[in-house]
Amino acid sequence: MDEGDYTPRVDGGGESNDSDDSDHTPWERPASQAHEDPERTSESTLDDSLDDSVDGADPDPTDDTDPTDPAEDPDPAEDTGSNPTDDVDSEATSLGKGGRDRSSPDVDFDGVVLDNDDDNQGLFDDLLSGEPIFENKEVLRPSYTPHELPHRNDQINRMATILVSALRGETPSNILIYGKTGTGKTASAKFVSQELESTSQKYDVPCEVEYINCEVTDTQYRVLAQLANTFIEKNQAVIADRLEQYESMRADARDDVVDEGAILAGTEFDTLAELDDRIDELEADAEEMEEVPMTGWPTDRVYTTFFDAVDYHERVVVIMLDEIDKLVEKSGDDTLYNLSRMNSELDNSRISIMGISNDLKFTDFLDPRVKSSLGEEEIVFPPYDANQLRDILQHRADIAFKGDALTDDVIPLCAAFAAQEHGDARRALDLLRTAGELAERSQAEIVAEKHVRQAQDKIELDRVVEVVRTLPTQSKIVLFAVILLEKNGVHNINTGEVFNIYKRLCEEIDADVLTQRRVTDLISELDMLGIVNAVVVSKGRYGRTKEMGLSVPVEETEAVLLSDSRLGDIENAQPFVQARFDN
Ligand SMILES: Nc1ncnc2c1ncn2[C@@H]1O[C@H](COP(=O)(O)OP(=O)(O)OP(=O)(O)O)[C@@H](O)[C@H]1O
Repeated sequence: MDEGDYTPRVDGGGESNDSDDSDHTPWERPASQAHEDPERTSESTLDDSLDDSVDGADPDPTDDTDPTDPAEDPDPAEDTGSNPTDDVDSEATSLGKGGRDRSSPDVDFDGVVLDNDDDNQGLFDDLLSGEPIFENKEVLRPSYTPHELPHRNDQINRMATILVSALRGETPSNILIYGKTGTGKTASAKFVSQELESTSQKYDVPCEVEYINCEVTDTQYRVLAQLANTFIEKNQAVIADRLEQYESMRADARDDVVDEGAILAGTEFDTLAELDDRIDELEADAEEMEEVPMTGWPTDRVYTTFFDAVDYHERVVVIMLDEIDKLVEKSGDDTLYNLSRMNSELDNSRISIMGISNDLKFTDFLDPRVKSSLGEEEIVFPPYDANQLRDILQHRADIAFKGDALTDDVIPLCAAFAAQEHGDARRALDLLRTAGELAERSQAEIVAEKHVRQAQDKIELDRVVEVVRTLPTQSKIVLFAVILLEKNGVHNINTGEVFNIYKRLCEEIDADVLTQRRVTDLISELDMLGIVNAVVVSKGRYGRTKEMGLSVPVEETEAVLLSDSRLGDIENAQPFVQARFDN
């Protein structure tokens, strides 16, 4: 590769020295995060218990639907005799409480009856016996790419108009896509890419789209390595194809199947010697293409490998950088600088960048040259309004649910809740899916308004749990102090009271004690996160103070805090609260 005067910006010789990359491979979780797992476990346990408290339905069918108890059999279908599980139920009931044959040799040591004819007790039968509500739940999951994207025609057409140059072998302008979360940016961009690639195959034009999620692949090394390896793999496939074709021509010539002229007619070769040279060349290329390891190389070497791989043959490449703001935030704009300047050096190929971001301000941090090159075309995705969300939900619900599984007000209510947020289609779809799941769990036959409201509460609670779980320890201690006061019936809690309890909690768990001013700042942050509600009140000549109350459910929040290993050490917090006015 002749790179001329152009030198890529590569963080002073390579990210192999970057502690982030040298400590662990990019695909490994860094050691600092490894301890998260126990937390995750405790979170999911908590989450499960919260699920139960929210939906009010006991997910354990053995509790209230004991298949061994004839009096409690909840299956309404059994009375009509239409239930295919009748036999199972009646067998189980014949061995019901008191009627169970304990002398049977099939009784195992835990008292679980292993029946000769039927090897289960119907734990799942009751759950399965209800009519399913979902036809295809996957359609409501974020991983599903819809074939239709209502209310995004304008944006999709704009993208297509810009990218069509790729099909003419020209370089499309770079595109920046902005919009709040859940406004269909990724879904629309992926839809357009799929169309672009399939049209390019149809017309046999070399055009490829590479998708990178910069939330996961967030350093220059990783982005370039991932791209390099993808192109190396594709090049190897092209080489293998060509070699197969040339080897077979060579074999024909060797076996005298056809004469040399006939074999070479219509090819780029005039003689068999040229064909042999080409075969040698391809074999050498294949040999030479070395995959980039996920860590350890200097970044300029990774860059050169990527450059050579993409320029190996003629093609137009669109590099889609989703969550591009995360890449800039984590590792600056070097990657974008290098990518946006590559075209002037490439001989055979052309690249174009499509950046997607929900942070409208991230370009403020870009080098002006990168900013102007990247933002050649800008497409904005506005939030959806309630009517648009209703259409989107209706399209999906038609495929996701059984006919008549939703009452008429379900979709409008989900749309209205999500529109209140910020027109987030992901939230609307989550709400609809969760409402369906809650209805299914409570063995309802249809999804009704109450399930949507329960789903809204559940999602909101999950959000609170997540926010509280990821708070820094000091904020958790401050929040715990507020909870303790609230649990002890203190209303209009003031900063001084919180600070006193906070100090005692810190001493108990051996944590640094911050100043009252810092604690007041932390309270303001909790206020901004919507966890506490603090108002400044004037106390006349005694000055002003902040009075606050919790804006989140006490029990659940306390449980999340106590699942933190440090706060979990606080055995009995009661005495601190008793002594709150001591200082
Ligand atoms: N117009 C639409 N029609 C159907 N589904 C849609 C539409 N817009 C968004 N969705 C769905 O909403 C969910 C979120 O969309 P998407 O991931 O594209 O949002 P985004 O704008 O990229 O959000 P983020 O910035 O958080 O990544 C996806 O499941 C997507 O399929």
